Amino acid sequence: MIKVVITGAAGRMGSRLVSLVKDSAFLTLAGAVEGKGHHAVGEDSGEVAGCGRTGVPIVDDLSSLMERGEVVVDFTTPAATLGHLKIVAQHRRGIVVGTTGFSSSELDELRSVSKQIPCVFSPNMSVGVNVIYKVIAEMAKTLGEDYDIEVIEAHHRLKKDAPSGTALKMAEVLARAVNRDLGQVGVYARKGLIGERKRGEIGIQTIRAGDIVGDHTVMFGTMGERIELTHRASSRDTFARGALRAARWVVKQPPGLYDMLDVLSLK
Ligand SMILES: NC(=O)C1=CN([C@@H]2O[C@H](COP(=O)(O)OP(=O)(O)OC[C@H]3O[C@@H](n4cnc5c(N)ncnc54)[C@H](OP(=O)(O)O)[C@@H]3O)[C@@H](O)[C@H]2O)C=CC1
Ligand SMILES: O=C(O)C1=N[C@H](C(=O)O)C[C@H](O)C1
Repeated sequence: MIKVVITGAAGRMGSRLVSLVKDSAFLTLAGAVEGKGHHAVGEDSGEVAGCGRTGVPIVDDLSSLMERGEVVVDFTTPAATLGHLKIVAQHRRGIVVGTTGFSSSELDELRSVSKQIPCVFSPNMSVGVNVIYKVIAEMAKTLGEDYDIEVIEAHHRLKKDAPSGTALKMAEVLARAVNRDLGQVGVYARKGLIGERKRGEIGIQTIRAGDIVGDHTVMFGTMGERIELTHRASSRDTFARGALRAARWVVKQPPGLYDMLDVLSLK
């Protein structure tokens, strides 16, 4: 049994991870962590997750769990993730990071620390989205310059970062496929008398409403037709299962920064 520590254990993703690890035949829960002062610290992680007792209390100090944990699964915030990554690196363990919303300097830091240990970092752990990355790159190349590209994402009202990490990754994949620099061609908002759409733009649009788990559409539009490829997550378990698949995979890897395409052998 692989010993897993879950950070952000009382969160939306953390709760599902606790619950799925509790039922796993391959993984066992070695620890559960929340931030200092969080109301769930001291409580049983399974009770907090709503899946019944695990016997594993939520603590506020990841370091104290590092002797017993083999791999950390982290869905928290960019600042918390960077702190956790450094602790995991000091103890030479593996980590799976699902957190999104990093600034470019935070991403540089994540890349540099994560090279020291086996790390899977992916803004979307679902199989479906990772297959879409491959398909959209091929579609963009095949359709060519006359097809306008837009990425549209929709998420629940509690999501803090925008656009979603997945939409940004999709836009990067698309830009790379057609040899464009996303920094130059990405358009994140439109309002007012902005003129005609510029050739080569890649639009990234954000919707926030209610309890949407996570929808992503890539649209290729030209005169007379358009193609829309949509992924809709109907349960967070699709992300949690992917993250736990990554946890089982990453403990067998040498140090390095990996993503879900590596885990799924899609590269
Ligand atoms: N890669 C993927 O497949 C997916 C990625 N995500 C991403 O995962 C992240 C979390 O999402 P979600 O679960 O919905 O968010 P939540 O806010 O529900 O959960 C995050 C949890 O982390 C806790 N936290 C904050 N700081 C620390 C800390 N220092 N130590 C330990 N825990 C801490 C939060 O506590 P508090 O409540 O006090 O803030 C909260 O309980 C987001 O960035 C989201 O975009 C989400 C789904 C899928
Ligand atoms: O915050 C979320 O909920 C999600 N975030 C991820 C992202 O930003 O891409 C992935 C998923 O769609 C859910």
